[in-house]
Amino acid sequence: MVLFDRFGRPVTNLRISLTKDCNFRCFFCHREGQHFNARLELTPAEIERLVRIASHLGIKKVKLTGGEPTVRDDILEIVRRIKPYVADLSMTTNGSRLKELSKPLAEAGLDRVNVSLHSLRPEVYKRITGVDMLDTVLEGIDEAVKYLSPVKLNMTVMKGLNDGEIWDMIEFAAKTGVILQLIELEAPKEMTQTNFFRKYFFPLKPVEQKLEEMAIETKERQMHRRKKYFIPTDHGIAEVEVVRSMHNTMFCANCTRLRVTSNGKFKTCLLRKNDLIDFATALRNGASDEELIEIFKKAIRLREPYWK
Ligand SMILES: Nc1nc2c(ncn2[C@@H]2O[C@H](COP(=O)(O)OP(=O)(O)OP(=O)(O)O)[C@@H](O)[C@H]2O)c(=O)[nH]1
Ligand code: SF4
Ligand code: SF4
Repeated sequence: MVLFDRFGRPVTNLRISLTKDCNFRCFFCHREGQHFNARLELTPAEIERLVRIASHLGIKKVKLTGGEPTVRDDILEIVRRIKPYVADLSMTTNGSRLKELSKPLAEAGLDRVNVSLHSLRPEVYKRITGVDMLDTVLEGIDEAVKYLSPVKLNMTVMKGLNDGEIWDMIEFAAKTGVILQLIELEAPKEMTQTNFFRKYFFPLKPVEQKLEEMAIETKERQMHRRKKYFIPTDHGIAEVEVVRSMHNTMFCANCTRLRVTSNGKFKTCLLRKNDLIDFATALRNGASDEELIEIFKKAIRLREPYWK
């Protein structure tokens, strides 16, 4: 059984934000679109129940996000509890704790990780993230490759900051054996005219055209119809995926994700505001599985492509 929204999009995966907290201060952070101050977080048992119910509704892919998911002390317990219901359990992390956590996370049941790495230059890395932790993160990536492959690196490309490092990062990806995701800066419609967005937005379309010419093979993912390019380098073949969501109707038409905020609400779209459906209150008031499924379905009915 798989549920479809009103636009014929199947909902096959869940992105669960475990916390709003993070030990980094990236200046462009979207915090998974969580625009609230509530501190209350879902407990491991509550997350397990949510994921169990989701699995009955055909959702077998779960991504753990934040803030930074590894700042939660109970991260291993969460992974251990939900893996039995999930075919593909992944996490998006800043990598700061992967050196010590890669092995235990894999043992607990995590299948793979995506690690944010926006620069290979310490001073640029610090300007972007607000922390001096490039070496720690690089060591974490080495550990992740051993235990949590395929590892993906997320590089958000920003004008005047790291747009000159794309090729270095492609070579690094080939050398390290990871997949590189080049991410175009994204923002809700009302923010695209701000000075901030204009200053840093670096369009990836020309980069994508160049990759297309260089690629020895190209694949298209079902998710968002994202293209993946296989690029020859001095260090072997690099796999490069381009995430270009702005004004991209194809991207939204193929969006199969439902989001969950750290305080227990469904969120139908990363870029929308006022699209939250609370389920934590019902969960804590003793709702039955059937009642929770109805809340799930209500959230899915509200889903709409953002760019259309
Ligand atoms: N607009 C939009 N952007 C997304 C969406 N999913 C991912 N992104 C962007 O892509 C970045 C990287 O996403 P990740 O959390 O690493 O996950 P992913 O690459 O989409 O997922 P997998 O390929 O399954 O690992 C995010 O920070 C967003 O900027 C989405 O559904 N909508
Ligand atoms: S590491 Fe991720 S969650 Fe933390 S501040 Fe940076 S972008 Fe935001
Ligand atoms: S509808 Fe579009 S903008 Fe919203 S979450 Fe899906 S892909 Fe992202």
